[in-house]
Amino acid sequence: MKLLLIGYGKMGRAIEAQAIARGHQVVGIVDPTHPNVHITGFTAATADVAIEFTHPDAAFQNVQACLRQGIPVVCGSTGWLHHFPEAQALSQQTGTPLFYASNYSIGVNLFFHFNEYIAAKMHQFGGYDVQVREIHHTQKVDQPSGTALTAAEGILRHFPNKTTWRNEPTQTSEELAIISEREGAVVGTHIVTYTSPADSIELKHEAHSRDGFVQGALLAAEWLPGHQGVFGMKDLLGL
Ligand SMILES: NC(=O)C1=CN([C@@H]2O[C@H](COP(=O)(O)OP(=O)(O)OC[C@H]3O[C@@H](n4cnc5c(N)ncnc54)[C@H](OP(=O)(O)O)[C@@H]3O)[C@@H](O)[C@H]2O)C=CC1
Ligand SMILES: O=C(O)C1=N[C@H](C(=O)O)C[C@H](O)C1
Repeated sequence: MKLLLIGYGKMGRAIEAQAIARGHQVVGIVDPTHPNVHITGFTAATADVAIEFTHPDAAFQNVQACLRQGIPVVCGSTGWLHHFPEAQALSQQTGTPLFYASNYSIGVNLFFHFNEYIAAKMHQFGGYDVQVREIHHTQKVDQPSGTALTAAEGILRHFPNKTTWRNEPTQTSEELAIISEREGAVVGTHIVTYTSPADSIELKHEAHSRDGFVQGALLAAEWLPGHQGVFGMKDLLGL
């Protein structure tokens, strides 16, 4: 496939290496390190799919540009989802597909699945409080992580004792605490903990490297062209 890479940082570079190893061709790199390359220089004829991993402030504009150029786009940037309804509408209007996941690793998507199951069971039996904790490297600019937000939304859907989330040291009992920690080069750790006076139960995912994110993003990029609409990992993995 002809891949357009948007963002050439930790993720973009790792995706390039695995994409080439899988026989794909990188037809362009859009990033401040390549100042003469622009999304508007590409079309569906020159790029089969774009993969976007940039920055919370840049992602929506890049997604819009791809959709307007008719280039299917797989986006992994976090921290821009307040614009997601506009991106969905533009995908529909242009007939160009969009794929989004706050976390592309298959392990995390299983974690999301079990997280919702556990939340429903814990609500059914009662007696537990719940919190979400995420730990990432010190270069991460957004807080809480996109993955922690997806996990929190999954809990809120099935555990009605909590009505909203809060990313601050103190919460009311109706607020789901999301604790964010930034530490060294931690790739990404997410922990959901249920606590009662008698015991604790933890669901934990710890990324050992970025390989899982890269593998999932490439699977999405190989799958997306030819589909029409807005998709996520549940569609890809059948979860
Ligand atoms: N969904 C998932 O599975 C995952 C999501 N992420 C998310 O992906 C994003 C990127 O992560 P990561 O690669 O670690 O970050 P990096 O900071 O390592 O890389 C981001 C790159 O994008 C560049 N960039 C900034 N603005 C633009 C723009 N407008 N157009 C093109 N390129 C731009 C940056 O350039 P410069 O440094 O000069 O600003 C940098 O080279 C983050 O939002 C992160 O949370 C990360 C891992 C997995
Ligand atoms: O910025 C990162 O590094 C990561 N970001 C994503 C997130 O915000 O959840 C996914 C992963 O945890 C790594």
